[in-house]
Amino acid sequence: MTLHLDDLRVRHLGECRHDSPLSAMLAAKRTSPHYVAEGDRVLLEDTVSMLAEHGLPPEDLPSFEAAGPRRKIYFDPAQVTAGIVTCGGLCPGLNDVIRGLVQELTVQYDVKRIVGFRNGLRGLTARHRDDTIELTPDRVRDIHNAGGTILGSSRGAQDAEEMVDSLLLRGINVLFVIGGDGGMNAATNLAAAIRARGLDIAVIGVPKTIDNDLPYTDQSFGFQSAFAQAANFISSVSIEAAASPDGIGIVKLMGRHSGFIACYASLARNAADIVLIPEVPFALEGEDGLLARVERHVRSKGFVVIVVAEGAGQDLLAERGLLEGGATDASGNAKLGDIGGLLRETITAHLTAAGLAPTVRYIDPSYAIRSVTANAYDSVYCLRLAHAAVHAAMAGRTETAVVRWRRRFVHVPMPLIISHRNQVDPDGDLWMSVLEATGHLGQQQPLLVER
Ligand SMILES: Nc1ncnc2c1ncn2[C@@H]1O[C@H](COP(=O)(O)OP(=O)(O)O)[C@@H](O)[C@H]1O
Ligand SMILES: O=P(O)(O)OC[C@H]1O[C@](O)(COP(=O)(O)O)[C@@H](O)[C@@H]1O
Ligand SMILES: [Mg+2]
Repeated sequence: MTLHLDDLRVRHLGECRHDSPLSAMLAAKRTSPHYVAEGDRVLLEDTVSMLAEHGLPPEDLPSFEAAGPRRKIYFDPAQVTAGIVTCGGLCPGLNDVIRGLVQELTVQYDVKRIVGFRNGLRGLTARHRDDTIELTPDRVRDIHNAGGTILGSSRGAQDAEEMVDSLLLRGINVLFVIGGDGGMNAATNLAAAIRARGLDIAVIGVPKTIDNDLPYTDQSFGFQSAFAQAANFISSVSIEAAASPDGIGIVKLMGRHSGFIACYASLARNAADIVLIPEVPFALEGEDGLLARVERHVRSKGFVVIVVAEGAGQDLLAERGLLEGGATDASGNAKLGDIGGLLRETITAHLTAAGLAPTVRYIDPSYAIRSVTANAYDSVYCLRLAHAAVHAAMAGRTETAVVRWRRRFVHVPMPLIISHRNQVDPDGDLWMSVLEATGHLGQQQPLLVER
C-alpha cells in the first residue's frame, strides 16, 4: 500500500487556544538529532531508494506528526476528566502505561479527575459504566511492580453508541484506549460515533500487542519482556533435550498470525535448531520435510530443539481434520489448533519407526510469558508512550495512536494501525538472522513449501 502525506495526517478536535503548562520549557526548543520540534515531521520511510522513488520535495514526503508536548493545547486542564481502559490480551507494561498516564495528567497538567473503566470495553457498557476506579497518583504509585492490569481486561463485542453514552454520562472528554488490533478497531468506531454526534471528546490509542503484530510501530511495548521470558523456556527445554538420549525439545510460543516472539526468543538464546512460524509454511513428510530434518539432527547432534509459534502449520492441522474451521473467540479472533501436540505425536511416531527412542520434552508456556512485569527497558518505553499519549490528548488530537517509529515518538491515524498486520517477512533480515542462527542459511530453505 503506497501512503501519501495526507494519509498520515491525524484528526484535531479544533484550534489549540490554551497555554500549555509546559510552554516555557518548550519555548526555545528546536529539532536536533535527539528532539523533534512540534512543527516538524518524521519520515515514514528511511532509505535513500525508497525516498527517491517518490520524486517529491522533502516537505511532501509521507511523514508522521511528531508526538510530544505543544506550547498551546486544546483542552483547559481544569475542565478535563480523563478515562482509561485496557482491552484484549494481557501484555507486560500495561500497568506502567496506566501509571504514566495518571502521573503525567496530574503532575504536569493538573487534571483533577481520572476514571479507570474496569475489564476492558465491557466497562464502558451501560451495565458496568458506573463501576469504575478513581485513578490518583497514590493509587498507581506501585502498580508497575505487578504484571497484568489493575483495570482488568476482556474480549467480546460492545456497542459504540452505548460506549459514547457512557463517556457522556461519566463526563469524560479524553479517553485513552490501551489495546491491540481489536481495541484499536473498537476505539476507531467509538471515535467515529463521537464525531457523528459532534462531541468534543478525544480518543487516543496506545497500541498493545504481545505478538508485536501491529504495523507503524517499532517493537510494541512489553514485547521485549515477553520474549525474554520465552527465551528462558527455550533454555530449559534445550537443557532437558541435551540431557536425554534422542532428546526432542519443543517450545510452543504465542503468535497467532506472526512469529516475532518465536524468532526473537530463539535468537536470544541461539539454542533452537528449527524455528517454525505462521509466515513460513512447512511440510512434515518428504526428504526436505520437518520429520526428516528432525531425524538428521538427532542422529548427528544427539538431540534437537524446536521453537514453534502457535499459529504455525495450521494448514497441516486442517488437512488432518484437527482444526475447527472458522472458529473464533468472543472478539472474533481465530481459534487455533494445537500445532505443538501434532509435532509431539508425529515426531515421536517418526523417530520410533526409524529405530530411535525419543524422549520428548514439550513446554507450552502460554500465559506465563505475557503475565510478567515489564523489564526496565519496557518500563521506560511505556512511560514515554504514556507521556506522548497525554500530550496528544491535551492538544486535541483524536482517533490518533501514539507510537514509536524509527526511534521517534509520533502520531499515527488510528485506522492505519488496523490497516494490516505486521508479520515476519520471509525475505526480510529478521528471518535471515533466524536462518543464520539455526544454520539453515545458504542451504535451500528445506522447510519452505512451494504453494
Ligand atoms: N473489528 C472490531 N470492531 C470493533 N470492536 C472490536 C473489533 N475487534 C475487537 N473489538 C473489540 O475490542 C476489544 C478488544 O479486542 P481483542 O481482539 O479481544 O483484543 P486486542 O485489543 O488485544 O486485539 C474487545 O472488546 C472487542 O470486542
Ligand atoms: O487466550 P487469550 O486471552 O485469547 O489470548 C491468547 C492470544 O492472544 C495473543 O497473545 C494475541 O493478542 P495480542 O496481540 O492482542 O496481545 C495470541 O498470541 C494468543 O494466542
Ligand atoms: Mg488482537
